[in-house]
Amino acid sequence: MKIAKVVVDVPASQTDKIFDYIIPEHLDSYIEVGMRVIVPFGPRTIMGYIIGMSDESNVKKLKPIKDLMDISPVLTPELIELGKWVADYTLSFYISAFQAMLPQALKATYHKSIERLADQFEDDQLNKLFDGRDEIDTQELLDVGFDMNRIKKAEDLGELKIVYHVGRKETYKKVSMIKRQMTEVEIDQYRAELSNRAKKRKEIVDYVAQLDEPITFKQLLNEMHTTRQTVQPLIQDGVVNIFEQEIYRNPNGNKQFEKTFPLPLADQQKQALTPIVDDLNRQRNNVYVLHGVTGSGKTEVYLQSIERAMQLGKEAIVLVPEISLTPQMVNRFKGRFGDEVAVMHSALSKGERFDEWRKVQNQEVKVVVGARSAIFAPFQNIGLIIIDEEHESSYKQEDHPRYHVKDVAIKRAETHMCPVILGSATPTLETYARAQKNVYQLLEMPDRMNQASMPEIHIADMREELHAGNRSMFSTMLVDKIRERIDRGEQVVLFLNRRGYSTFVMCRDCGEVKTCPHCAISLTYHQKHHLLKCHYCQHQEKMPSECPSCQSDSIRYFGTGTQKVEQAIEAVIPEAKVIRMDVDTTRRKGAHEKLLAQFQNKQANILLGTQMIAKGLDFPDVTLVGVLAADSLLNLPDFRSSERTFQLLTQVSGRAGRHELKGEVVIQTYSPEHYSIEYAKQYDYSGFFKKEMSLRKAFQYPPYFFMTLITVSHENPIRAEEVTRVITQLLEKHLSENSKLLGPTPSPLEKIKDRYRFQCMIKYKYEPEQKQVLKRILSYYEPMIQKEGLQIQIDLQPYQLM
Ligand SMILES: Nc1ncnc2c1ncn2[C@@H]1O[C@H](COP(=O)(O)OP(=O)(O)OP(=O)(O)O)[C@@H](O)[C@H]1O
Ligand SMILES: [Zn+2]
Ligand SMILES: [Zn+2]
Repeated sequence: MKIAKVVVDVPASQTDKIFDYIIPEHLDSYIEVGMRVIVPFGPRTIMGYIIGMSDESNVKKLKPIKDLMDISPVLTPELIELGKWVADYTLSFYISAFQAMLPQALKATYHKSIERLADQFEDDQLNKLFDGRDEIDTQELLDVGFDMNRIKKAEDLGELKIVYHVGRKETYKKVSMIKRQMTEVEIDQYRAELSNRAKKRKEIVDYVAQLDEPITFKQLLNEMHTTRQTVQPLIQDGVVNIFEQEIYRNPNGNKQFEKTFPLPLADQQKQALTPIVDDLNRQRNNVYVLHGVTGSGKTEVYLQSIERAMQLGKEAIVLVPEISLTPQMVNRFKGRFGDEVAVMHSALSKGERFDEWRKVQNQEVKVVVGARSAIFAPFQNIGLIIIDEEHESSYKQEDHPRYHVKDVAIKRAETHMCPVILGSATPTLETYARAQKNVYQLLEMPDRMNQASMPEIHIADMREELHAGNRSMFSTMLVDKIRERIDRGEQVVLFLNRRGYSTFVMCRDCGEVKTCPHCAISLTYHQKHHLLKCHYCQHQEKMPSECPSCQSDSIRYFGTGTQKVEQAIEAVIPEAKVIRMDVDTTRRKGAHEKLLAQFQNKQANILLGTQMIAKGLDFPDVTLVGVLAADSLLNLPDFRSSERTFQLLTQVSGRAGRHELKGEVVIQTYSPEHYSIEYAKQYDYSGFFKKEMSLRKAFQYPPYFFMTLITVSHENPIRAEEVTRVITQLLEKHLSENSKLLGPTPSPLEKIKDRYRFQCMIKYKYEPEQKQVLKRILSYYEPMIQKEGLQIQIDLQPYQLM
């Protein structure tokens, strides 16, 4: 008897194991490890992944697999092992790990229906509902509000049964193709028999007579300037044959990518490339930290390393943060490697993403450029993994499974014996510290390309501006410099940090800030409908005309959204033409690209935007970058806020003066003396690194200590706190004395969607038992998680401490 080992699609502690199923004979010759299957599970029918096979089982009463969902495996043997490893290292379920590795389109859908077993129901309403039919969808019952207990009763009487269905979401795009069917001789004959009046038809016959390859039906209609009806008789008469062919959806439309060729490398680029190529040639597995200032030519090093990997017949994965997966970035890879590149990011539709993934699965591409989840690309012969902007916090998945892409990359690189490149102008402290200890290999590129110097950074002290009577959001210096650029026909990038700096509403008389009644965070003012909205839940309310607490009418919105900045610029500098880039203006597909193209064509002098313009952009005429409020990041309740401020300021400044023209930067702040601003001003990465490391050491933060964050949430705040307290006590008992436990405390975001949140933090150096203890705690609480809506999140490498 052949047995399949299956992980089932039920994310819960009790089902987080491997189940045995019999492989029925009729499936035996098709079935392979890594395929999706449909299996019975209790009374239900669900999807599962085959992760192994065997000839025997310890379980007595096994059920057979019902059906296969794939004709070729969706998981490679390597990915199955990787999935198990991810589940273990993030404390998540197997099923969650596997699903995170595959495109959304491969998730199963479920629905139930009711099948009639008796001719007549005792319950007359059921007779009416079924109306002679043998099967109806349960949705129909729910729609009319039918009492499910009555179904249960009829089921007990044996009158009906509930049937479970597993459906699929993936769809394949097809096009109609036309192929010549007759031989040349037959066609000549056919043509001769056509009446002289059928002029158009003769023309089409002539056209198809010389077709050797199939073409799309659409192409035929276009080239012949004709219609379906005119071609129809030719199909009927068997001159041509029409058939459906599957094609990949093409997210790039008809866009042509201009071919680029390897540039002769600068010395610093050569020095970086040499050891990488050496590793490629010898199949050595090193982790490189490519620390290169903005504009130092890191991308060219990536491109030439990939080229070498491809020459060796290998594949490459390039990870880019979601927000910098700009058309510019995609162009650079498509331009060099053309159709060998698949692109995966969230701006693609589900179908497009599925198709890009299938190009990898079908071994039709050699390179993947993508956001976080592209690390799971099903390549089988990886030669190189690159993580660009490795410091980006979006590389950490903040949902089950909470993996960091760097860990997965390093794991896969060990399996494939290949190098990893972590590139950044501002590596994380964790990464750089490892490079200093020679765990990773450090490659430095301290100079910009094109002999460009780093732009000079000026600090505008906004407190002084206020004292001098300037109440606007722009310092005098920034306004003057913007005017200068406009006069000279140069361009400006203005950056507004979105997080912590949205439009909140405050009373000038009493200081009251309007907050969400469900989430305890400030509401955001939306000008268009004059509404206050919460960014965590669905809550919205009208903008009040007077303060709810002191009735004063000087209630105003504060802080700034990009929209408000845009209006303010236009008020101060009427001749400025502004392109605004934020979530609102880039929602539509292709909008992002269009706006950047407009800026590139100099249809505007100012590009104003949020995080999405902080990286990757390379425009020769940008000579001024303005940071409107450097403080907003500094004041978040997070030990990494200084590091993030330093990184962001460095990145944004890097957008100026990248080519011949010299650049300048103006940073506006209320705390100019803060070290992260001062070091950013000097471009002093190593100074910042030393200072920040000493603070991390003093306060026992990473990279000196590891951290685990446990967040408990419940509708009842007392319950949430109580559970957090018990967990803290359990941990205290089981962890070593050297570890530190902080908590229970309310989370910085105390309430989200009407759930109260408490947390407890572990700081430790060495704690080999930790995972086991946490697993036991989770399974102890499992019944309460299932029944009373308790939630426990464990993050073994937290990046969001809110
Ligand atoms: N060897 C070279 N010769 C000439 N120009 C080069 C060379 N390498 C890179 N460049 C050019 O220098 C500019 C900066 O390079 P690139 O964008 O790769 O830098 P980067 O380090 O990736 O920057 P950032 O971190 O800011 O994204 C680009 O316009 C690029 O085309
Ligand atoms: Zn008030
Ligand atoms: Zn809310």
